[in-house]
Amino acid sequence: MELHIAKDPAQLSENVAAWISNYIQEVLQDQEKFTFVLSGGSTPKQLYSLLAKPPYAEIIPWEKIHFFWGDERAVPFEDERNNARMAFDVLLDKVPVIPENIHVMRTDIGPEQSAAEYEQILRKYFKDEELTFDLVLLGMGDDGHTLSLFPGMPVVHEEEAWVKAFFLPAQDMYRITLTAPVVNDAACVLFLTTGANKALTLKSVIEGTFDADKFPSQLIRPQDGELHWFVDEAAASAMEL
Ligand SMILES: O=C(O)[C@H](O)[C@@H](O)[C@H](O)[C@H](O)COP(=O)(O)O
Repeated sequence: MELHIAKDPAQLSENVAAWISNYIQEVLQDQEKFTFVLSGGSTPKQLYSLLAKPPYAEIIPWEKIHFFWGDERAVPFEDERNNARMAFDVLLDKVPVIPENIHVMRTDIGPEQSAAEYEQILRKYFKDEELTFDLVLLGMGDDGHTLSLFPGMPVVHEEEAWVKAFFLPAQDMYRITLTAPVVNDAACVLFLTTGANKALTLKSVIEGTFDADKFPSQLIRPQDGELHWFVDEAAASAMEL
């Protein structure tokens, strides 16, 4: 695991944009397409808007990138809580991506059906490959969740399915999420976390005892891939560095 600490959220977004842009270009020297899993939540918004502007808008070969999502809130695309909607507004509508390469988790059908359909898309896409995604971007909630793997929910222990839908009582909402095993088969996973409100949880996730029910983010440990935590000083403030 590699920890990268930036002064503040703005600096962090700058660092991550540069890092991602280099990584994409490096990977595309050896392969024709790149698979990028976007995360929801509010933290990546600044990063997405940087990627949509020069120099990144021009140097990233957008037409070679396939976009996926780590999780989705089962609300209509028009709803501002929809994770895909945010990514379209800030990034995907602004750069020359190929529409067929954007794979949203559908919310115009039932959540279970959407999860099953997404799993099919992924299994077909990765059928002969050892690793799955080239890059998975993740966030961490104050409670230690990542993706829609919330503390105490059975989905945390899912080992077979790559995609699951379930009802989240705390938010009175269905969620659709990738599961830990498919993310742990990725070539590179990058967490983006900011703010003092996440400092204690971050310390527990990184330095604490393993307890996936309490801190589902601890489940993310790529088997053969890289794991990077990009955090700001406030989020890192409780760790013993
Ligand atoms: O749909 C979601 O809620 C997410 O994808 C979720 O896992 C998110 O990444 C974290 O909750 C962090 O969210 P913030 O960046 O808003 O703190």
